[in-house]
Parts: sequence; C-alpha cells; structure tokens
Amino acid sequence: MALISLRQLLDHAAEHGYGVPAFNINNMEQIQAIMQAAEDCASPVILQASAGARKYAGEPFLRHMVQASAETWPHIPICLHQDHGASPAICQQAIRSGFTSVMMDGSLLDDMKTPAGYDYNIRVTRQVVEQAHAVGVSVEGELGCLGSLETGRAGEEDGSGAAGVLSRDQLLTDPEQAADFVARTGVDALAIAIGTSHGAYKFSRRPDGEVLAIDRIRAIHDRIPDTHLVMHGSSSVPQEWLEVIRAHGGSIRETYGVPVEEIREGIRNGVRKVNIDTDIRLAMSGSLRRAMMTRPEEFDPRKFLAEAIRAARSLCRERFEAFGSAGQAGRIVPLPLERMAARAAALEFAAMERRSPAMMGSG
Ligand SMILES: O=C(CO)COP(=O)(O)O
Ligand SMILES: O=C[C@H](O)COP(=O)(O)O
Ligand SMILES: [Zn+2]
Ligand SMILES: [Zn+2]
Repeated sequence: MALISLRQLLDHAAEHGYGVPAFNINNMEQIQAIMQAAEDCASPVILQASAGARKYAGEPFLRHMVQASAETWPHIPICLHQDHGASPAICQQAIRSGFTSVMMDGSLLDDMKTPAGYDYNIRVTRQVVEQAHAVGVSVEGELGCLGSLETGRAGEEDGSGAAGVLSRDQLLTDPEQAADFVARTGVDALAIAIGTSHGAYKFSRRPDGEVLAIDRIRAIHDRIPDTHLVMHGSSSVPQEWLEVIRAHGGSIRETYGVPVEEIREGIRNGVRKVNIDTDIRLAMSGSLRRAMMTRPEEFDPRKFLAEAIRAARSLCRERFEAFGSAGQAGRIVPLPLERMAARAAALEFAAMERRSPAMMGSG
C-alpha cells in the first residue's frame, strides 16, 4: 500500500471517533513490533521519526525500512511522520525523503530548547504549510510548551523540550490563541500543551486534574471542533515494566505516566494522534534486561531482540485497541498525495474567500 497522509488518516479518525497512536521508530525491531501489532488488530499506523532517529539510523535506513513495511504489510495504511521538526529546512528534508507528514515545532526556537514567541511560531509554521501542502504532505503545528505542571520543567532526559522553568501560562495552550493559530497557519493537526512532558519522569504521583489538564482539551476542542488535536508525551509508563527493569539491575525512581483512561477521555474530545515513544523504550529495555539475566548462556542477540519485539508488540496492540483504531485499516482507501494537494488548495481558497470575499472575486 502507498503511504498515506496524516490529514487523510485523522479525517477518518475524526469521522469515526477514534484516536491513532503515533509510535516513534529508530530501528528495525521497533518497526516490526509496531507493524506486527497493527497487523494483529487491523489498525492503520503512524510511524514517526525524530531528528534523533535520523541521527541514530540514518535517513536512508529509516526510509527503506518503512518502504519494507509497506511491502510486507500491503493492507495496513501507514503514515510516515516527522516528529518535532526544528525548522522549515528540516521539514523540507523530510518531505524530500518521502515523509507524508511533518511536524513544525515552532513552540521552541530551532535549538529545541528556547521557548519561541507567537509571531515566530506563526511565521515558520505557515512557511512549512505552504511548502508541504503544495505536494500533499500534512503539517502538525504546536502551540504551548510541553512540560510538567508540578515542576514547570520539560522531561529532563529528553532531546526536544524547553530548558528552565516555565510558567503555567506557557504550559497550557490557550483556546482563543489556538483558534487564531489554526486560522492563520492552516495546519492539519495541532499539538497542545496540557501538562504532559516527554520521557519517563512525567508525574511524581498518579496524575489528577491539577497536573494533567484534560479539561483544557475539552475547552480547546469546543473552540476549534474541526481541528485534529495531538497529545505529546503520552506514554503511560506502565508500572509493570518499571518493576521488571528494577528487578533486573535497572534503576528507575518512582514515576507515573498518562493513564490510558485519560487519553481515551482526550479522544472523546478531539484528540486524534497520541505520541508514544517512552513506553516502547521501557518495554524493550525491560524485556532485554530480563532475557539477558535469565539466560546467561545465550549469546545470539536475536534471542534477546525477539523478546523485545514481543514485548513492544503487545504494548502497541493494547494501545491500538484502547484508542479505537483497531479494525479500521480495511476501511481506508489511500488517496494519492496529489489528491491531498488539490484538497488543501481548495480548502485554502474557501478559507480565504470567507475572510475576504471581494479579493477572491466572489464578493
Ligand atoms: O511525544 C512524544 C514524541 O513526540 C513521545 O512522548 P513519550 O515520551 O511520553 O513517549
Ligand atoms: O520528542 C521526543 C521523542 O520521544 C523522540 O525522542 P528522541 O529525540 O530521543 O529521538
Ligand atoms: Zn514542542
Ligand atoms: Zn513530542
């Protein structure tokens, strides 16, 4: 099957009321685990690659592994998405490389550390929308900075996240500003800040509404009901995997993630894309630790890696089921990116006409 755009996939998800997990990919084992799980439950998938993934695997390897997935699982719709693009140039490189969707993260400057001003965010995001839509590629923007409402800090071990302490205002996306941002940039999906952060250390206790602002999703969705919302930092940090890691020589202090039930509440309120990286990391490293410690005589790495694939596959399957994307693969007929480009142009024209009918020759 051809790769599909994020816009096509999320339009389908919105129409049928489900959410799609977006899993980060870095190597063959992660890709196979995600794809096998998608096959198990007939779900469409979003495979997303960060700048760190490109550095680790190299762009040609990522591209060919995703092509290999499309060949191996021809009936599973796959969206290949660039995670946290730091600049229009990086998004442009991803488009050239065959990505069907890019994230322009203009909430931070291109060092991916310094919170950016609103005008900067609008300018770089708009620029990427113009470039990407011309070739039918979708764009995710971000408004508000990811970080903890407990500490004001972004996840500490992460490569993309604000440095220093942020105010509550910076950490929560404002619904009114979100409406203005979407209208002025034309993004297909919007990442919002609601108290989640990247990495394993999100919450020091099981999160409640004080530190995980699900009600903010509701307020944003009420204001822009037609915009697909994206939740970043949405790993649930399974306590079982923390136990396995601790029992086999690892050391991870007490920490909590985003409960799956809260994500489901988000999906009931317009969240269509749910970013998950850490959970796969935890499941894979926990299962690798266990396999290596319980089989000291084994030295074929495939035996250990097969355990890691099994663990990640089962985690992905749970998320496909919980978010409602399971069973949807067969209901999506991929549209060529040319068609998506034409659609984007038509939508843009209609929006401009609404704003200034006279200028568009229909006033
Ligand atoms: O948001 C993410 C990638 O963009 C991943 O979040 P986690 O660290 O919670 O898995
Ligand atoms: O943005 C966060 C993702 O978890 C990607 O992480 P990474 O930059 O270490 O690849
Ligand atoms: Zn960001
Ligand atoms: Zn993210």
